[in-house]
Amino acid sequence: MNTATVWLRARSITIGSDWRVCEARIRRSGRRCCSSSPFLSSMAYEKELAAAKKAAALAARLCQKVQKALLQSDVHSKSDKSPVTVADYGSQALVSLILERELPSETFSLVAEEDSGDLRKESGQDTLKRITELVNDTLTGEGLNGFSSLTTNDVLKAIDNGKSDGGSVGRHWVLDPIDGTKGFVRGDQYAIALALLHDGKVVLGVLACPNLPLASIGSNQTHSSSNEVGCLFFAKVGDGSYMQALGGSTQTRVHVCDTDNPEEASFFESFEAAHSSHDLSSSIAEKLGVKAPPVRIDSQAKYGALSRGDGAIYLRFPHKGYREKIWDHAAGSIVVTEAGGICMDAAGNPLDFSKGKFLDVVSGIIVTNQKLMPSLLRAVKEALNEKASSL
Ligand SMILES: Nc1ncnc2c1ncn2[C@@H]1O[C@H](COP(=O)(O)O)[C@@H](O)[C@H]1OP(=O)(O)O
Ligand SMILES: [Mg+2]
Ligand SMILES: [Mg+2]
Ligand SMILES: [Mg+2]
Repeated sequence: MNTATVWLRARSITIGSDWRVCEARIRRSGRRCCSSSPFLSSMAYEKELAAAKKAAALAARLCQKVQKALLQSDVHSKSDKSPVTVADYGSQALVSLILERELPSETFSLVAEEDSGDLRKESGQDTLKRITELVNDTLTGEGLNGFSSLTTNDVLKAIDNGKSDGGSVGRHWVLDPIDGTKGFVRGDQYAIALALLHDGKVVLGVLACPNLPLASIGSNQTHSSSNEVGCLFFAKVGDGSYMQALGGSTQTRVHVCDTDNPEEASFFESFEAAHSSHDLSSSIAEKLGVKAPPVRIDSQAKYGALSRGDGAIYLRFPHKGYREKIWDHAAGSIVVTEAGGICMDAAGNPLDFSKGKFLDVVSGIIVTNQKLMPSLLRAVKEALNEKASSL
């Protein structure tokens, strides 16, 4: 399946024609906002950003290779029954290796989703060999011969570099090697999401979205004149958000849609109803006055699309008992906030990435622009109260 077909399959519902309106308003206002802490200079984190872009783009290559030729034997189930593929492991190994090589002076701390537990078992040996081959092929394919052929042990070690617990002190890299594994397996959207925390705050983020079109989704308005897919979003605190083609192109600065009119706003939500309550978001959208149908896509590609104004709202309401992880939101949140948006939990609290692996949020996560947030919060409160009283 080629990438264009992949995208067509992913577009269950499209964005309305409001994009042009948003774009025109953004151009007129020229406004942007940022959520940076004053102690962080925009000159900081240059080399870290370069390393993160390189690592995420290389991991995307590996994932694209696997998605094209995905074999059922490449997909496994973790203990929580969620899927994991050779590409999730391979991507994590690659990012870990590249960051260590590019930033040798760092005391390296990486909080990442996968671990090597299942690969160390007898039953994991064939999978481990396949991952090792993939990692070696991707490195040599990109001319990165500085790594002599890696052994299975090197790969296990690289994956397990991601065992840090994060926290509120110092620097911690945060990685989701494939965010949206279900979308990846289906042939749809997914992202490689990499962020850096400094003293509990996200200071940079990179989102590689190999199947996301460069052109705005669901509209004729383009960020690019081609039909190309594959976007790399990146942001550094205080420095704005940017997008470029994964294949390499000049970067363009992106801004969220800044409409204050819910009737012009469309909203993103999970493709998987098991990940986020579609009923609740539909009730919120109705209370807010949103007319457009939901745009359902997998992964943090939603944050990327939102950061460039493809839609104005992202609603995420996981079902009872699910705990959000920092790697599912760290990169996406800085890409959106540096593009002028705001991310909060459903009670209006900012997201706190300083508490370790988990992101403890009240009820859900909502993302939009500054103008719509107050009315969105009111609609969320009303919908949650209604839901509670109907139980
Ligand atoms: N039961 C669940 N509820 C909510 N999110 C989940 C659940 N299971 C996995 N996820 C995670 O939700 C994110 C994708 O959400 P969506 O595509 O719906 O926005 C992924 O991080 C996925 O993990 P993973 O990184 O393993 O794919
Ligand atoms: Mg997973
Ligand atoms: Mg994830
Ligand atoms: Mg993942």
